[in-house]
Amino acid sequence: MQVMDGKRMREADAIALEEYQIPTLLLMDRAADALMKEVLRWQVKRVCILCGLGNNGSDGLALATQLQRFTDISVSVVMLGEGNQMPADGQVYYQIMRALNIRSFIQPGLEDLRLLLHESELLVDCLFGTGLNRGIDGLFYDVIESVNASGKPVISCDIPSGIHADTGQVLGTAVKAKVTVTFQNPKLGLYLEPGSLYCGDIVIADIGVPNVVMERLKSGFELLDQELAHRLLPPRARNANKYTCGTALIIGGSKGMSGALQMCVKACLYSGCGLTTYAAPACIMNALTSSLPQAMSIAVSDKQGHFDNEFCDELFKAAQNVDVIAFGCGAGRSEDVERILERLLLIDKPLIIDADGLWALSRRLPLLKKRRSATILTPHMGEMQRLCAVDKNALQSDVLRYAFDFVNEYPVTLVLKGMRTLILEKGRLRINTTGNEGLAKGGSGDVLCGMITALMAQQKQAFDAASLGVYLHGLAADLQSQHTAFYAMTANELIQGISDAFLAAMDE
Ligand SMILES: NC(=O)C1=CN([C@@H]2O[C@H](COP(=O)(O)OP(=O)(O)OC[C@H]3O[C@@H](n4cnc5c(N)ncnc54)[C@H](O)[C@@H]3O)[C@@H](O)[C@H]2O)[C@H](O)CC1
Ligand SMILES: [K+]
Repeated sequence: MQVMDGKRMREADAIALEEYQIPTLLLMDRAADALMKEVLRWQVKRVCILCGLGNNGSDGLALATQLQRFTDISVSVVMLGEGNQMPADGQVYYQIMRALNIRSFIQPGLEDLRLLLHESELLVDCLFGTGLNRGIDGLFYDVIESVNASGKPVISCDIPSGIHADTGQVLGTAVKAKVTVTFQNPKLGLYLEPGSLYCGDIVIADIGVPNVVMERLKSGFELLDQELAHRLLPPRARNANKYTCGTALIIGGSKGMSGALQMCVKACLYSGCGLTTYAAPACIMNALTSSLPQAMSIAVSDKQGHFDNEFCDELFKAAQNVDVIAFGCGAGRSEDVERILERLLLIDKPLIIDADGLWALSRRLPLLKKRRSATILTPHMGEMQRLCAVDKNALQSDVLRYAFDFVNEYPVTLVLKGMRTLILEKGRLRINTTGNEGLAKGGSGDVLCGMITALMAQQKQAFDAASLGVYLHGLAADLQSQHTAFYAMTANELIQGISDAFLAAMDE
């Protein structure tokens, strides 16, 4: 499923009209159908629809007429301007609405508005959609604040009003919805923070723009859902052996951080890698070997509990002979870690860099340009800040631009971890749909790194391995959360959930 930006959606509308003779009015009718379906789910008797002055508001008027014609729900409409200020299609519904005697309020005072919201059971937000292009103020601001203050459930039409369709930013204020019914294709802003926190559940409704039109408008942005994840599963031949399933070397750990490496290796073992070897400072080997009997190990003489670059020959020899290398989990921050990363970057093998490896990388970024094999980076927002050398606010306000700038400059696959993890390569973006707040714990990232390492060892295509790893990791958390409280979820539960996640993804 393609994810779209506002500009492409407007183009879709225009092409449907000009080349396929599909009037916008028909699309609006379908949009209203989809909204009505969602309204009916709530089994309420009194609905208030708040309409702005563009096509989003017109969708709202269309919904009002449909609810009046097909249901016994009592409908009230709040308009933020006169009917003749609406676009031509909206005026058609406005006239129908008048003829049907639907209760409507044009620019009501705030007290009247609050009373109306108070007596309604469900609100439908049709104030702004993809056309929002500047900060919200004046009456619109007050109306949105009143909607949020009412405490009533809200269904947002296309996108919560106030959220920018391309960046997910709040432009002044925004409606907090329980559900967003988004038309034809989901919009980027629904998945980027903070928009993702405003939209509630996302329902995607086909409103009849021909598929050929959407395909022509290729955004390069894709929703990482069950259908896609299923296609990305690496084939596992009946006569597979441990070598055909790939070999991995995972390098990390340090005194006090053996757990990070252990979680990473375990997740790799549970995710299908044929042969997994780990390399760690010798002082933590005892802690690891008993809990990781299925993996092979290389002990590196350590310097006060950390890697000593002088004694890494065996590690680098092993690195030359595996399909994939992962570096960073629990490795700590030291000059030796930087040196080891430098040497790993020169090896012509796929390399996954996580955690402290990313810290070291942020001091050696130009070396990425010399890479000849795939490189996958798995930063969270803090690590991304360091990689891009920007502050938190700048990154958060335009995360996609920074992420694309990064993959345009460096030949990497970027896994930007967050509520909706983003996977990027030059010109391509996938947005993950799985995962939950149970993942907000130390160790989750190590598990993800191990899963991606295993999948990379098996299918050898970085963008797909990273995508599938992210999807399964979130799905493991979702499945575990059916019987484990978010509070109680740890990397252990997550690893226990990996098998179920694979089974669910294997389901056709
Ligand atoms: N694209 C499609 O296939 C279809 C989309 N539909 C719906 O139409 C909206 C987009 O409608 P549009 O008229 O372009 O814009 P809006 O309704 O979002 O905004 C209206 C209008 O408001 C002005 N404006 C922008 N920002 C502000 C602000 N901060 N304060 C005041 N006014 C503002 C601006 O000039 C806009 O033009 C889409 O989301 C769908 O819901 C159709 O239903 C069918 C097909
Ligand atoms: K809206």
